[in-house]
Amino acid sequence: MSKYWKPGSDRPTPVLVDDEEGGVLFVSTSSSSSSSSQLERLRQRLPVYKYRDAILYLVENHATTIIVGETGSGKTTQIPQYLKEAGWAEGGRVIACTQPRRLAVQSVASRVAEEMGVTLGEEVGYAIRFEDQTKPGLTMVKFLTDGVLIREMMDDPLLTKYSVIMVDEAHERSLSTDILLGLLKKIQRRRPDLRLIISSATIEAKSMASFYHIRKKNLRNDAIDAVPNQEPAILSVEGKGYTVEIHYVEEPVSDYLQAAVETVLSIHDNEGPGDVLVFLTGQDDIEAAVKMLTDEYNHSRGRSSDLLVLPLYSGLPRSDQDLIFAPAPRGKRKVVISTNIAETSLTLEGVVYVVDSSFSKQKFYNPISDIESLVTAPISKASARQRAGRAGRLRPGKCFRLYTEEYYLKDMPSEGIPEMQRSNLVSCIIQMKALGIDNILGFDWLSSPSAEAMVRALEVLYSLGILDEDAKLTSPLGFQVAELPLEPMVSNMLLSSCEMGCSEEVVTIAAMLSVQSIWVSMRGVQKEFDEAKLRFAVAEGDHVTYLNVYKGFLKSGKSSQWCYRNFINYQAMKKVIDIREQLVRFLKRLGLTLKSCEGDLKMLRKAIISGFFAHACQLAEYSPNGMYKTLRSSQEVYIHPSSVLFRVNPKCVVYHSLVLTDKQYMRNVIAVDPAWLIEAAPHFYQLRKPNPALF
Ligand SMILES: Nc1ncnc2c1ncn2[C@@H]1O[C@H](COP(=O)(O)OP(=O)(O)OP(=O)(O)O)[C@@H](O)[C@H]1O
Repeated sequence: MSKYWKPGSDRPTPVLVDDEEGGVLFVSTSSSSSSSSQLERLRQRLPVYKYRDAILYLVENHATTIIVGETGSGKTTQIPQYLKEAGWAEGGRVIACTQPRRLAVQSVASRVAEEMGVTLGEEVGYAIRFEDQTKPGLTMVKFLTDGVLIREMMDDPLLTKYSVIMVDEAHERSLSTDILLGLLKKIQRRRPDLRLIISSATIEAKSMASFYHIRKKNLRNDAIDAVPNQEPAILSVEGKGYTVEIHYVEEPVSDYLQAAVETVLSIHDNEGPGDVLVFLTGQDDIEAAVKMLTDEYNHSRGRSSDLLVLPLYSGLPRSDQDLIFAPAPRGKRKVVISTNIAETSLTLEGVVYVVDSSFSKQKFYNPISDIESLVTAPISKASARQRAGRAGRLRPGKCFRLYTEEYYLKDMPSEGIPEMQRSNLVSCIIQMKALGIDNILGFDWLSSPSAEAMVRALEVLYSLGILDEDAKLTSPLGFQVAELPLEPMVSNMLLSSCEMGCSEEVVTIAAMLSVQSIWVSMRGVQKEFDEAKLRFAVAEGDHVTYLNVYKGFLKSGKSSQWCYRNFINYQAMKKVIDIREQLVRFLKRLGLTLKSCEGDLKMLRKAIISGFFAHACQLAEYSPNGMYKTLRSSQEVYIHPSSVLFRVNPKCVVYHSLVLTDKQYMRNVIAVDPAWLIEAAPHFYQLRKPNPALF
């Protein structure tokens, strides 16, 4: 270990949270065995506990309180409980705590329910897209993604049921966090009783405070009386959980995947007990690392497998994600290999070691080509600190950074670029328009999005018929699209299908497109997997193939065995059924009824085109390698190997999304007739210049 690794010069201060005897407090890692008095003692040992009264005082007296405290100091799990204990959830009011990621929402809610000794979904609940575990009238503390809170504003623009809203992990600056931060500032002007808490381990508190400073003259007259102090309060929670020793590589590594695997094995050989959490970038990397650790290394070292290696990424079925929370079997060391979904808010009880590759997959949008890609890019110091903070939560830990200390100190940017400035803004604009915000460029953004991305999004929305010539939501289509919890193009496809008489089928397709993948590709059985897929595959493409899978699943009586035999992800299919039911309810609420096209696949594909005409591509001439060009901007794209049309290469296709690995790949592809494109969107294919009235 010592040859490769160098301890960082910024080693953290010694342990600050000690037990009464002055030694480090080691706790049982099985929460199920934690008694309530034990949990209470643990709560009181967290650094944030000393600030309980100060936090409650500041929240009482200031409209906005910004709380900065080290990872693991207790912000997320404790502050909502302090607020509840102080009466902020009385009289039917609710305390909200937002998180950028679904996994964090669920796990933090379940921890807080356990600490409060209540059943999850009752006094403490959570809400993520397509899953609401709350009971109106009973839930007092609610964890939710920032996206879900924005959606709630459509029914209740002033979020009247909430007394305090805590925007946690604000440093992440996700698209939804930024929209929410701007909208909450607007709401505060009308609701002096609402309190905001902005929290993170790594935010620039001063600039956040100046953003939230509302001058009295900007408040509505009826809000001026009885206003709390409008100057945001800043509180710095001193102290951290346990020491995390930081180690850097001596020399830059050329292959971070290989280096990560070697580091895990080196930890396993040289370090004491404790699980390992490795941060890589995406599913491909992660699966490769899992394979290297499970097969090759164990084999070459002649070991029986004493490592339990688990992948973690957002597309993984929930039951597989849950495995990471279970303790490792006796005698085994658990190694979780994750994307950045485990970067913030999570506590994995056994984790003592973190390996940080320095990379993550990040969205980058090019408004000129209108292509949004997931690119492997270096992380920021804020992310690196969050990653290190996943160790040291229940005992001291170590973080092995696969980059040099010099790189960390001199070259790593302090913060990442806000997602707002590197995303396609279509969904963002629809949401803002639905909330009555017309002047989006003039909106009070924490960091403004680029004018080009805004113009491009307005143009797409206009072509989809969601915005009119005055850039207002059209009625009913625009308002209906905003109402549905789907990507706008999927919503458009679904709503058009209602008119075209094939909504029964398209609602299934929309549900299928809302889960990551319904296939389970297992290593070593590629041939069997391909054969299974062929049983459902049709020449029209993936969407129609999904319909066959769905029908087969229903016919089997929703059997898990059937899924297993057909390489289909049972959990994903259950999710599809659930999402489909919810979408049907949404359609009914909009007064729309389901109708089947009884096998008219031409009509079905036309309905898909009505949402996705902007994603049309043509097979390039003389292209032996299956290269397509997008009709819109002549970008080079290829059919993804997971598509049933891979190597079939129809002349003209429409895709659902693009993914960038070694090439730009289209996922979920359907073959179409080019004439249908002009028929569905003559305005789009003839549009040369954006409509000046839009801007
Ligand atoms: N599921 C859990 N099991 C066991 N202990 C937990 C769990 N969740 C939290 N804890 C304990 O509570 C501490 C505080 O966690 P909490 O998430 O509130 O901190 P935080 O300050 O919000 O950290 P972060 O900024 O990393 O989200 C953890 O360090 C850990 O000791």
